[in-house]
Amino acid sequence: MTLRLSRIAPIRTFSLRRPRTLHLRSTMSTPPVDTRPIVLSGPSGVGKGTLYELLFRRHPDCFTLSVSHTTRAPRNGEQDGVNYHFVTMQDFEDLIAKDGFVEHAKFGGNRYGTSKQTIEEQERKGKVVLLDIEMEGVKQIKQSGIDARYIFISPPEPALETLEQRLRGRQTETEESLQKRLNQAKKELEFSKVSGVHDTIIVNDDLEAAYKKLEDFIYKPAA
Ligand SMILES: Nc1ncnc2c1ncn2[C@@H]1O[C@H](COP(=O)(O)OP(=O)(O)OP(=O)(O)O)[C@@H](O)[C@H]1O
Repeated sequence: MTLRLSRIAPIRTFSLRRPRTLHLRSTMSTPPVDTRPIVLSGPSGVGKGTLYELLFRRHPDCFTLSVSHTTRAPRNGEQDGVNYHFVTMQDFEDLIAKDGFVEHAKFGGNRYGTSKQTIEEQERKGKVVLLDIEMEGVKQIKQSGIDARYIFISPPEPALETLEQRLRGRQTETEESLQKRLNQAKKELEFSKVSGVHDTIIVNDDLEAAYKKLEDFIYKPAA
């Protein structure tokens, strides 16, 4: 998604996530009452992926992660339609011209974006779409007029030290990509202070406590 650092650093792909050894509660696979797309943002290393993977496992078939479009070539093991929708530059630009993206950006000569069609298709399948996205994407989605719910995941203090520790612990980054992520994290944390952007801010300190807050927010009755 827009300038998402995981797009920038070739080191890490979704498949590189460590297997999580978390205790799983058994819960009913009940969809939330409020089915608007969920925009999840927060600095790299804060635990967004950890939290939504838990959500997806505890509520199977209710949610789906939005698949971005990209003009970059697939990496080993990446599948079209699963990791990304791999398209040509021409196709991507045609889609921009048709106002087909809720957000898009260029990085390192490649384009990335989330198409309106992807969101609509998943919604038609009865799934609540979750977008894991960085702040420029959040701004664009807000402007796109899409009715979504915005959740920011924040680290406990000391924020940058916590992120650094988690990113180092994840063992997915080079020193260079780690520093890029920490620099971007400062901007993300500043952006989280802008009032009226996010519907809720959840501090991911104790994982289970943060998960509970996320689940409670997503499953609260529609206003
Ligand atoms: N509450 C927590 N306490 C301690 N460690 C955590 C917690 N939540 C997640 N982690 C760990 O922090 C690391 C980063 O988590 P994760 O990969 O989910 O972050 P992310 O926000 O999705 O990062 P990115 O934006 O770079 O994809 C992982 O190693 C994860 O296991």
